Formats: sequence, C-alpha cells, structure tokens
Amino acid sequence: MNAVEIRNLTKIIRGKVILNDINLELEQGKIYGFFGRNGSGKTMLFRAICGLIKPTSGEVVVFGKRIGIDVSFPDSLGLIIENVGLWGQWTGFQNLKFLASIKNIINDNEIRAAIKRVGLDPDDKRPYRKYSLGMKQRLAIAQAIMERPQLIVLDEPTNSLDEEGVSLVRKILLEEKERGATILIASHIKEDIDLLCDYKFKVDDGKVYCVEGGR
Ligand SMILES: Nc1ncnc2c1ncn2[C@@H]1O[C@H](COP(=O)(O)OP(=O)(O)OP(=O)(O)O)[C@@H](O)[C@H]1O
Repeated sequence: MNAVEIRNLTKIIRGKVILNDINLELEQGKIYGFFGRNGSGKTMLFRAICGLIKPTSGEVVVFGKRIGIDVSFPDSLGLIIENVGLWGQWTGFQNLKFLASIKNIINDNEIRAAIKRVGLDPDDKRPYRKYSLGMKQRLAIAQAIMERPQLIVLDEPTNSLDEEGVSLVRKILLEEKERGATILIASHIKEDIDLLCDYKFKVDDGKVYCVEGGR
C-alpha cells in the first residue's frame, strides 16, 4: 500500500487556483522533498495531506484512508506546519506531555527520550517562551517524532537551526526513514532536499513536477 495517494487534488480559494489538479503516489519508507518559490503551494499541499484544509475537488488517501471521509486526519502523523501550538508558560516537557496525552500511546520516558534526541534537556525548567528560535524548532521536531508516526510532514524542518542542529535533525530524519516512516519535507534549503530526499518535487503555481527520484 502507498503511504499517500493524491488524485486530482484542486484547491481554489476566492477564485484563485492554489493547488491545480495534483496527482501523486508516495510509497512508504521514503523521503520526499518539495521545493519551489514562495507562494507556489507547498504548505497548502501539506495542509491538504494532513486534513487541515478541505479540497475543492479530488482526494487525498493516506495509508488507505480517505482524508475528510474515512478519517479527519491521518491516523499516525507527525507534523510541523508553521507555528506549532505550544504554550509559552509551560516547559518543553510539559508541552510535549500535554500533546502526548491526546493519544496516550507514549510514556514520560519516551517523551524525555524524544527531547534528548533533539539535543534539549527534558529537565530544563525554563518556560517555552524563553527558548531561542532554534530551541523552539528542536522541540517542534521532538513533538513531530515522539510518537514514532508512520507519516512525518515537515515544512522547513531546519529553519532557525545552527549547524549542529541542522546535522542532528538530518540524522534523525534518516533514522526515522530507516524505522519505516514516510517523510515529506518542504524546504528552501537545497542541501536538505539533496542530502535527505529519495524523490524531489518542484512545486510551481499549484502544480507538482517530479524532477528527480528513485535513488
Ligand atoms: N488562508 C489563505 N487564504 C487564501 N489564500 C491563501 C491562504 N494561505 C495561503 N494562501 C495562498 O496560497 C498560495 C500558496 O501558498 P503556500 O503557503 O502553500 O505557499 P508555499 O509554497 O508554502 O510558500 P512559502 O515558500 O512562502 O512557504 C499563495 O498564493 C498564498 O497566497
């Protein structure tokens, strides 16, 4: 079974075509990179895959389930799209513990391990609002991977990270792929796409073109 199948996906907002008849089949256990200029539709495509917007026409199927019909959101999803909804007054651990309580499939030790894995301290008592941008990004990565989701969707995963953070996150994503996760990345950083991705897609004016693949 494919991880993601997109059939004739179109999104029109106030008369403007944002996603234009997209068809894609993404197999499991690969990393897919999406690049393209600002406003080309990468985030909107990811939103549609995650069930955060309703297509004007067409459908998105994730692990055999139609999004918005069989399920509202993909069952097993780790996600970073724009601002991750974390609470400024809580510590990193408290934030992730709250998010983990929604599904209740991982315990405190697993949450702590995810925080350590991104190079943060699970015992850090500072509230999230005092974190630097890079620390916030690391925590966002930790929340996206902590439940070992089958599908990981990341908009600009290495934003704000220092050099060590960039290498660490790349290493983590390759490990997640080894575990069997399917990973979608949108990035303006050519190296992220070149070093990580098995398949590369260019997004241009709401259309998606496969430019390289099959590594
Ligand atoms: N909430 C919205 N309402 C109307 N139009 C929107 C909305 N969000 C995005 N758009 C439009 O959809 C188009 C695609 O935007 P999208 O955010 O998907 O681009 P992107 O490729 O992710 O860009 P970037 O590289 O800047 O992140 C743009 O024309 C944008 O103006």
